[in-house]
Amino acid sequence: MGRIFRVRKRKKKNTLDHPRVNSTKEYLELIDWMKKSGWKPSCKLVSAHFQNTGRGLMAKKKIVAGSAIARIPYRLLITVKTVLESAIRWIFDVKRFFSTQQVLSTFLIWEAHLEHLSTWKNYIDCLPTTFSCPAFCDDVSWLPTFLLEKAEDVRGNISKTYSVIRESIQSKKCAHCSREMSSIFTFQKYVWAWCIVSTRAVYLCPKFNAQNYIMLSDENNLALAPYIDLFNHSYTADVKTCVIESEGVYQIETAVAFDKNSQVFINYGPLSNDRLFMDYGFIIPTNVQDSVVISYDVVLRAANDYTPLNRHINEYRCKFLREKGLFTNVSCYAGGLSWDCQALIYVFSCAASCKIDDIKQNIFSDRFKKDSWETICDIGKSIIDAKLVEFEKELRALNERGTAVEMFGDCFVVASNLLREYIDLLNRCYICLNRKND
Ligand SMILES: C[S@@+](CC[C@H](N)C(=O)[O-])C[C@H]1O[C@@H](n2cnc3c(N)ncnc32)[C@H](O)[C@@H]1O
Repeated sequence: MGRIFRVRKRKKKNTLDHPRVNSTKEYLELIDWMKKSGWKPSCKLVSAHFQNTGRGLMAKKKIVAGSAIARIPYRLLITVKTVLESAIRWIFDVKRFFSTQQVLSTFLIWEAHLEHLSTWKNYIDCLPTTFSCPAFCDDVSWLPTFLLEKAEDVRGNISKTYSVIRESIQSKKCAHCSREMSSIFTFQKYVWAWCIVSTRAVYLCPKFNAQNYIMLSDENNLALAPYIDLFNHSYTADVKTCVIESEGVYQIETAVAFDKNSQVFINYGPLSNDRLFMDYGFIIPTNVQDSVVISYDVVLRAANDYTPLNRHINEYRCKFLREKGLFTNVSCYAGGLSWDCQALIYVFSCAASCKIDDIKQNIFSDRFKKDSWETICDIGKSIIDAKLVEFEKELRALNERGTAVEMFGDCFVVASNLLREYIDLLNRCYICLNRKND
């Protein structure tokens, strides 16, 4: 291999692996504005573009465990209290309940419309304009069945809460620019603002958010936190957030160290990929929180196919278990079947002559007997097979949509990847069940 080739290869590798510092004009102005507002950086971070996660924050120096990675003055957080102190407080001056997300979203639209007159201009200029979560997608009908219902719920909630805001502003005009308020608070802008709050708001203990003016339908526990919302998520991150009342700051402390030039992550919580996709528009490969839900009916069908003689008794067992609300976590994950799923299969595979006390004893004993365990694994494998057929069909249907990426953007790409993740999970689960049969 020649020297030039090696240099070129190294250059290519560097551009692939290494983050690109991207301190845009907007980012630098945000930092400048925050400093003028009394913020002091607690460690040396810089905005950078990372290949897998997009824009995030990079450590300019090694960060040791126990360091504060961000401390934001309380007055730089956007909360319901901020909205109460703003010129659009009157929108919520009606005898109705509003959700915290609805209030913050409405405020964002208002401030974005004020442009250079907004206190929050430098923050708003750094916000994304598009999202890959289903909430931002006008048409979600193409989503795989298991995601469709959730996505439609989210879209429905956005429409419902928007119409409440529209009713409240009615035909009023803006005192600042004389435009019709309805042309400022458009549905499109509301969807944008809603996605900003979904993907970026942090949890703030309600006791630091006390207010008694706007009637809230949920807990007042959301805040938009400039700068803090530039941290990406990793489940290897271990952070502690707190409000230091005596200093008036919201602080994030890391329990793990970060190397110089590496991305500094926070942890959004133990979220499965379907939650990450719905709320944030991204997924994490081989997410340990992932599982595939299996319905009672699917388990019942597979067990009846395996032991057709049980058909009659299983109908009764199924009704009984459903009414009692037993076995609520019937699912599989990469390492096998959930305990509830194993127990449910076991109940359905027991001969009609088995006594209920014996069934109970076997379920709650340390482990199933060898022959019962083999039956559970066999039925489990046929369930996984059926799920694989279903998910592969969904993936083929997505792949057959030629122009979908242009139409539905990154949301489509992430949804397809999510489906591949689940297919991979099912395959790994199948291998585990096969091994247990050995
Ligand atoms: C609070 S913001 C983080 C900063 C954001 N990347 C930005 O440029 O403003 C959350 C959004 O960042 C992206 N994100 C966060 N963690 C990610 C990850 N591990 N992989 C991919 N995207 C991620 C998603 O688009 C998510 O909706």
